[in-house]
Amino acid sequence: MAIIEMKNLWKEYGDQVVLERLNATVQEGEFVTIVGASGCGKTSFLKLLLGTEQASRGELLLDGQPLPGEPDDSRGIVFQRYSVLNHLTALENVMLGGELQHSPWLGFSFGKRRKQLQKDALAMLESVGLSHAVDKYPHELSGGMQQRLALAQALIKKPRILLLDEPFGALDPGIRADMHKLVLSLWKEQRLTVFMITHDINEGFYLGTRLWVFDKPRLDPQAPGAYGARVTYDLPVGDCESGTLTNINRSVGNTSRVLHDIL
Ligand SMILES: Nc1ncnc2c1ncn2[C@@H]1O[C@H](COP(=O)(O)OP(=O)(O)OP(=O)(O)O)[C@@H](O)[C@H]1O
Repeated sequence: MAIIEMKNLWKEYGDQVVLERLNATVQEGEFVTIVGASGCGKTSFLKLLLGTEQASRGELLLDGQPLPGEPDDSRGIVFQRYSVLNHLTALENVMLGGELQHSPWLGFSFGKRRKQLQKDALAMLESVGLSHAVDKYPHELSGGMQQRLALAQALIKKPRILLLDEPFGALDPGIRADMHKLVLSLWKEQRLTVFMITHDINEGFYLGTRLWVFDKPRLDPQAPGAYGARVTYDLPVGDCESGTLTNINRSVGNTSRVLHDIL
């Protein structure tokens, strides 16, 4: 069965249409990369999947049922920045989700439960390559290490769906390549379904099993909020014609220019 299904999905903020008529089915284990002009609604889409925003119209289904209207353990998210808490060490950041679950008021657990949380968090930190930095605070970590930590924090609850909002956008190319390897190995090992936004279409082609282009097929420069973005390309990656990349770049570039001039 499909893990995610969208049926005529719309997202509007007031009278601004951000997303319109999204229809797609995603199977468990797919790695969907998402590209599109800045401001065309990619983060809004991830927020719908996370449950922090609700669709204005249409249906968004998880395992055939309406997706829960608030975040839960089935979905984890990593943002480009600020996913981790600065006043906690790496270990404490990864343990926090479990601590809050068992002790929402104190955010601190004791005895056996704490030992187990600690053990799980240490294993997770090891799997993202941060065993040597468990007692460090985020400001003591490099950008790449902070994103490794954010991944550990998102994955500790064993989500089935991992949402990545330009997680490597601020990293140097060499570090990015390391992060690509890490994400691909976590995706395979943990059998995740991944939705990842990137501004780098090459990254989208390289990492994904499927690439979505969010774009506005109808675009009125006088009223940019009148029409929303749709999935204009839905490509099984590695299986597209050579001119496709050029067409995508041209179309997304055009939308970017119009949105940039107006917003
Ligand atoms: N909570 C909100 N209330 C009102 N408008 C919003 C809200 N969140 C986003 N928007 C608007 O929706 C549009 C799409 O924003 P969104 O962040 O989803 O785009 P994006 O494609 O992720 O952009 P970027 O690539 O720059 O991150 C923008 O015009 C934005 O101002």
